[in-house]
Amino acid sequence: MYNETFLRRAIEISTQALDTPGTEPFGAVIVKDGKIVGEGINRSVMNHDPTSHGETEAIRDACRNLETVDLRGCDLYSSCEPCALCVAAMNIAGIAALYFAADMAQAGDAIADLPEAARFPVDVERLTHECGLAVADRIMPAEQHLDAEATKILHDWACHARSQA
Ligand SMILES: Nc1nc2[nH]cnc2c(=O)[nH]1
Repeated sequence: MYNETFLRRAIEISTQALDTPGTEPFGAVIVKDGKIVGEGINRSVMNHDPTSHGETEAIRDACRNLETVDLRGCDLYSSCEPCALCVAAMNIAGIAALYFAADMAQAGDAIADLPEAARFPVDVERLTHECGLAVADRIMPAEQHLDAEATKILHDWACHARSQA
């Protein structure tokens, strides 16, 4: 259930970018049972990590704090609508619901004309397009090789995992 306090906290985190070099103004919090269990801000440039978005950082923080990879039952509050990378991470982690402030169009209007020196650009439209397609239909060229070798390892590992379960 939506709680404005948590969205305000996500927005407050985003303001840290105003005086923290290497961060961008995207803040997020993860909430479980009415308590914040993880927080994040975009640290892509600071961390030399293009996947360090506010939401992915909050997910990493919550998973570390709860010592789990399972965030089912947790909600994510973000100062900005998440991109496809973060939506994927949220779905993998099992996030139950999303609450956000600025939408993609509002964020795009605010930052679209910034030069590369000012921020690492994310092509949100291409990301959304690519992530929804089968590998053969994407813009990014992709080739498959050595599938039998790799698949054998998957089978061997699954066989071992089944015997331990
Ligand atoms: N929601 C969101 N949008 C972004 N666009 C670029 N970086 C980010 C981020 O960290 N969060």
